[in-house]
Amino acid sequence: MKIRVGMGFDVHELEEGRDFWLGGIKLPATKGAVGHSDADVLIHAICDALLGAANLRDIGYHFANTDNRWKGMDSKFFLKEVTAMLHERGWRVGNVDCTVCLEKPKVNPHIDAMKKVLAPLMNITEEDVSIKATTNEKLGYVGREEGVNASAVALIMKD
Ligand SMILES: Nc1ccn([C@@H]2O[C@H](COP(=O)(O)O)[C@@H](O)[C@H]2O)c(=O)n1
Ligand SMILES: C[C@@]1(CO)OP(=O)(O)OP(=O)(O)OC[C@H]1O
Repeated sequence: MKIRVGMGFDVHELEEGRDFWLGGIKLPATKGAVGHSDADVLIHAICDALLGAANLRDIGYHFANTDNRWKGMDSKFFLKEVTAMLHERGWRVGNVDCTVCLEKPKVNPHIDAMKKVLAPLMNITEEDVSIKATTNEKLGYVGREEGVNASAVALIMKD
């Protein structure tokens, strides 16, 4: 069996009055992430981890932020497509482990809901999706609540 790992990292700016999509769900928040798509930083980091594991470049390479087709796009679409790209090449997803770095709101109460949405998009069980959160201890752009970042690692395998 062949096993590969990949890592992904993404950052989005936060702005007052925007919807805040994170891990495929809309979080109750006063600020939301800004991007070409729905700016779901967690899904983008997972996509990059999966693409990296398969040595398939990154999310922006496949879904350019200059392409009108992806404007305002629900990022769940990207994760489903990335999983399909892997399947086409014989890969299946093993597990993903992610960290969101964000001052507020608290992510913990929403993690089970995120896992429920994300797992089927990757054709894995919720047990194989780990999501964690941390503040940036009020330091830097995350600390000033100007932005949010997420990192992810993914394991993929094929027989
Ligand atoms: N947006 C966040 C940030 C953190 N958490 C949870 O709180 C714990 C403490 O955060 P520290 O940054 O002070 O270590 C953290 O371990 C998470 O469990 C959260 O839910 N949402
Ligand atoms: C997802 C894409 C495409 O809509 O745009 P954004 O939502 O801006 O996200 P980012 O993580 O900056 O880059 C990938 C993009 O190509």
